[in-house]
Order: sequence, then C-alpha cells, then structure tokens
Amino acid sequence: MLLNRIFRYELPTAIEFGNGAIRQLAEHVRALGGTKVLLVSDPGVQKAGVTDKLTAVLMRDNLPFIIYNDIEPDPDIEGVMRGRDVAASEGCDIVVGLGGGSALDTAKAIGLMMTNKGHIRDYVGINRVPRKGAPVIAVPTTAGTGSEITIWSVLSDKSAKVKLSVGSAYNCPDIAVCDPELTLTLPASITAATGMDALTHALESYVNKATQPISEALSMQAMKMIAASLRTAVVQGENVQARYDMLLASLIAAMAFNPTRLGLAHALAIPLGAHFHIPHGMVNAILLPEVMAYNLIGNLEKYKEIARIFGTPVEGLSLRDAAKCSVTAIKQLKEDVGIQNKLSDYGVTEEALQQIAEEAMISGNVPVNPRKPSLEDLKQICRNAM
Ligand SMILES: NC(=O)c1ccc[n+]([C@@H]2O[C@H](COP(=O)([O-])OP(=O)(O)OC[C@H]3O[C@@H](n4cnc5c(N)ncnc54)[C@H](O)[C@@H]3O)[C@@H](O)[C@H]2O)c1
Ligand SMILES: [Fe+2]
Repeated sequence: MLLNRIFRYELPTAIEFGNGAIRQLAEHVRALGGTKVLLVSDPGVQKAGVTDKLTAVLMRDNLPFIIYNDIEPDPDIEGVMRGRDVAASEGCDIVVGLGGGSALDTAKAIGLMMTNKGHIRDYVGINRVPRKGAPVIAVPTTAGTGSEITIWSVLSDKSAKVKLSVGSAYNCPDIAVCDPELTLTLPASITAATGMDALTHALESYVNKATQPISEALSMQAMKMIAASLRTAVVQGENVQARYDMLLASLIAAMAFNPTRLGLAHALAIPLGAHFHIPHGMVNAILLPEVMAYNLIGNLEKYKEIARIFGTPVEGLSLRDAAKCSVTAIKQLKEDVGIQNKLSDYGVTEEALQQIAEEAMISGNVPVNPRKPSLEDLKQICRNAM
C-alpha cells in the first residue's frame, strides 16, 4: 500500500446506468441547455439499428438533431474538424456521441472544438485544452474503451500513420448514459476484443506505479466482473445480464485508469494500431499475456491477486508461481472468447519492430509500468506475440 504520496481522484462525468436509460435522453439534453443535437455515430452502429433507437427517443420528445456519421474505426483527426463545421453550420449547441470508442472519442473532440480555437491537433497531449467545450452526452455501444467517462480522445492521423491522444478533464462528457441493451447487437468477435480492452485497462492500472487506493478498488471490481461475465457475453450475446455486467465493468475499469494511465500493452497498442490497423481491443488482447509475463517481477503480489480474482487456487504456491498463474488464467480467457490471433496475422514483421518500440517508448504509459523496459524488451514482447 502507498505511503506518503498525495493522490487525486476526479470524475467530472455524471453517470446514468441501466437498461432503458436512453429513454430520458431528451431530458438530459435540455437540462444541459441543448436545443439542437449533433448526434455523432458511425455507419456500423447505424447499420445495427442502434442509431434509430436514439433518434426515436429524440423525435418522440421533439428535440431537433442532425446525424454526423462520417467516422471509421480508429477515427481520423480531420473527422473532428468536419464534425465541428457541421455543428456550426447546422446551429447545434450540444453533442451526443453514440458508439464505441471511435464515435465517442470523435464526439468528445468535436465538443471541445465547438468552443476552442484552432485545430484539435493543437491540443494533443495532456491538459492543453484552455476551455470547456460544448456540452457532451456519451452513450456507449461497446463494453470496452470506457471513453464515456475518460479524459482521452484517441485520434488517428492516417496520412502520418500515428495515433494522437488529447487528454483533458474538459474532454470528459457531462453525462454518460449507459444502456446495456444497446450492446446486444455487438457481434461476438467485437464483444471479445472490446471486453479484453476493458480487462487490459483494469489490469494495467492495477499493477502500475501510479495506481492509488480508489483506482485499485475499481480495478479489482472490474476484473471480478469481467472474469464472471465476458465469456457469457461472447457466447450468449443476447444475455442481458452479461451485457449489463460487461458495460458496467468497462465503465468501472475506465474509472480506475483515468487518473493512473496504463502500461506496456497500451504503449505498444497505439503504434501497432496506427501502422497495422489492428483493432484496439484485439491488439491489447494479443499483447496482454506477453506484457504480464514480462511485468510479473515488478509486482508479484498484485499478479498473485489477479490469479485469485480469475479463480485460480494459489494457496500453497510460492509467490512467484502464484503470480505466474495470472498469465495462464488470462491466456485461458482469451482462448475461451475465441481470440487466437497473433501480431503476424496483421502483417507485423521483425523489420517493423524497431520503429514500433521507439514510438511506444515515448508513451506516457511507459513511466508508470511496473518494470522499466528497454527498446529490446519492447521488441521482444512483440516477438513473443508474433
Ligand atoms: N477514449 C479512451 O479512453 C479510449 C480508450 C481505449 C481505446 N480508445 C480508442 O477507441 C477506439 C476503439 O473503440 P472500440 O473498441 O469501442 O471500437 P469502435 O468504436 O471502433 O467500434 C468497433 C466496431 O463495432 C461497431 N459497433 C459499435 N457498437 C456496436 C453495436 N452496439 N452493435 C453492432 N456494432 C457495433 C462499430 O460500428 C465498429 O465497426 C480506438 O480508436 C481506440 O484507440 C479510446
Ligand atoms: Fe484501451
């Protein structure tokens, strides 16, 4: 436990959670002073019929809206500026983001750019945004990123093959309206990958050097819920209780990592995602067991606790053997949810690793990792996942 360190926990976002929660959406919009909504979503969410559920609520309550749907996975930074222009030309005064991390990260950044000058590029980094944006309501449809409450927007510069992160308390939505029923249409493969992203958030925050008592408690709770419900959410997508528990777990995991940052899986996931277009949850799922095996000696007690959370009987084992059981447990979970991919399936080669490692090394997720890596260590973690 921590001694002599001041820690801070802040959650600017109000959370409304439960089946049917979107029915009160118009009330929330009006309470925030909104008169016309920019509804930011993506084509996949629309195709799944999820956008229609939300627009039905807005129409029922006579709230004008415009849909901005020009978003693809790993959203491009220019999509933010186009969305801001649509909001301005249509006279929208509030943003509702509906989707996974891609739509929500874009929606949040559009909200920022409705009141801040220049280009969203000017605000890449942490705490560089000068003023609060337009009001934003986030409605998640994947149980993974937790973007509905985080300070982060992860945006791609596709021409430069980099992902850029804007982190600011002003980037936290005003309200997260979390309705687990909206995740019922998620295909099994996306449920699995996004669920592994949520797990990686909880786990990396839990073992890292910046964790603090509030985050630790949240991480443990999120891991317990994921251990109990991810398999069911994947193999019985219609199971409302499993969907409920996964959406709540991903939210709680994000509450854990918001003030602590993450670790080497996320440090590597960002450049690997940018160069090889590996979905964010998938790349984390591929890397997580290898990162855990590398990190073990940095925090044996915590890894032993993770093994326990995932149901491994560790009594009677040495601390090191107990800690190792956490890696086996996560590998088993990955296998059970059908993730067998390797980095090489996405075209990652030995030749690419130097650049990936160099780009990962400058991530803010590296200094908090429980073990300080060399460039060669980062390359070896990738090799082990190829
Ligand atoms: N802001 C943060 O704190 C944070 C944290 C982690 C990752 N990210 C970023 O989030 C992005 C990934 O987000 P994601 O993993 O949620 O995936 P995503 O938003 O890219 O969505 C993946 C796919 O699922 C579809 N989809 C979403 N909801 C659906 C539903 N209910 N039914 C059917 N299809 C649905 C989408 O249309 C898309 O095709 C990446 O850009 C990543 O870098 C952000
Ligand atoms: Fe993530």
